[in-house]
Amino acid sequence: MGIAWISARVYLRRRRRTHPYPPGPRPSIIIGNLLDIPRGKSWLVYTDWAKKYHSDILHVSALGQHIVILNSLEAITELLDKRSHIYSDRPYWPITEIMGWSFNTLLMPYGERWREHRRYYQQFFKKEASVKYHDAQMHKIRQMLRNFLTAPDTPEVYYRTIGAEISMSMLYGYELMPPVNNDHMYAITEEAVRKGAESLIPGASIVNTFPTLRHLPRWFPGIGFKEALKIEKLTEDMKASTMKFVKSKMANAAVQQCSRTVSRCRASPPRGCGDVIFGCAPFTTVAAIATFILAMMLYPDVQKKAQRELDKVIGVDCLPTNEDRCSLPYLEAIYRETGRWIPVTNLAAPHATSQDDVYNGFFIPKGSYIRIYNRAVAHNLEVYPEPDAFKPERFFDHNSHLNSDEVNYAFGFGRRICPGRNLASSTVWLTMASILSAFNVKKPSDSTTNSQFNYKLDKIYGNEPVRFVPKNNFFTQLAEMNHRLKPS
Ligand code: HEM
Repeated sequence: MGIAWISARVYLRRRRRTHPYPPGPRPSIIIGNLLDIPRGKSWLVYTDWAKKYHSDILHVSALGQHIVILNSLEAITELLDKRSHIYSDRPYWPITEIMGWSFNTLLMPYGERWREHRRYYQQFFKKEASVKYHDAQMHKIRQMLRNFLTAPDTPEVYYRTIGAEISMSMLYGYELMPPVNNDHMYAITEEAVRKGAESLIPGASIVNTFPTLRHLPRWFPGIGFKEALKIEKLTEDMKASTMKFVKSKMANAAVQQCSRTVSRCRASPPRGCGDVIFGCAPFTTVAAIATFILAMMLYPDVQKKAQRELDKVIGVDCLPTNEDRCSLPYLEAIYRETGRWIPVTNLAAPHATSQDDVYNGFFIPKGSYIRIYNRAVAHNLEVYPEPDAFKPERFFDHNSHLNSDEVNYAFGFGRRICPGRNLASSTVWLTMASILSAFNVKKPSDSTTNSQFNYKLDKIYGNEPVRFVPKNNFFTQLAEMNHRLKPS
């Protein structure tokens, strides 16, 4: 056994000697590519590098840390899917521990604790299990439509929180009521997630580049400890307030009987899973919905075509349910195109290698950070001609049937693929279908919105002005008859 291990190490070292690193900018002697590594909007720099080095796999290194950037679906699926036993770790970011985010599945190293979390998600969010949440989704989405009627010029106030409303009602039976500015649980969670995500942007935290700095006392200036400790406090508050709410619900026997959610909490999910879901689900889901709304404003013909399909298949005086999904191929194509046009994550969460590897003759050392450039996949000219245009038609074959490209890459890869993808898919799809059934999505007359927003997800994240005009009287009348909108 020992001899086999030593032989394997010697073989890999030899391979290293005979295999170069993937191409990339030439490193300087001591600091490597430290100054080349982009701080913000890194995907734009990676696009330039891919063109310059004619390669779908790139390499840079800084202070001994290797970073490999994957730009094609072929390279990504070969490494992350087929060799997932090597490519499923996460980079070690000390700031995670300082912020108190070690409980977060997304940032966890590949190992037993992570597996325990994944088993929990698999049990509750696999395809068949996700169907159980359809009623809760529908209820919240229809409530959102009704709210649009009261604020047709500021619908973003309501759709920005739909992901959070669904997650909180599903997880804790907590009824988050928009507008949510005064909701303590929501406010601290949003702040903790936003600030924490900013600290994880490459280059934002010096302690991630120089991990030994984590041993300095927390008062030491210039390291970012002060901000990290603020996030830790917010995170603790977030966990404490959700826990307080769950305990108060459990203490209420009447609620225990009727709430499926509380009984789920009593089944003791691994520590922190609820908080992880609340951190991961709302913001990604709303980013996808915001992209859809932007597309509907910019492409009114696409919107009209989808509405004609809805009217024909489910009728003009009906609201859709998830059961209608397979009868609405054009809407399905819009759903796919939304994920492709502006992927929620231009760069999916980085993976890390747990052993040395060789791909296409290039050496990839153990411990490398693997950056997955989703946008390069989604905007590959050979697969998606005119990639900046929103064209659902690209998902149909010559026989006008939907093709096999379901844009699954929007949810990541391999063993770390998003465990909430079924839930996210049905929430986003039903939101799209419901909005188009009841409203015309319009640009406000003074709007300057244009497709340049493609590259500014932060701008479209629920901030782009939009107007929702009721399509016909049916929905307005139905909303007045409140009870008929409740799930049966
Ligand atoms: C449109 C909505 C969503 C998008 C686009 C999205 C996308 C992603 C992506 C790209 C990853 C990283 C995958 C990788 O490393 O290869 C991820 C991870 C994750 N997502 Fe989602 N997600 C969405 C919604 C959700 C929802 C609704 C939940 C919870 C129910 C969720 C829970 C998670 C968790 C826990 C991880 C960490 C997985 C791990 O590291 O093993 N996400 N998601």
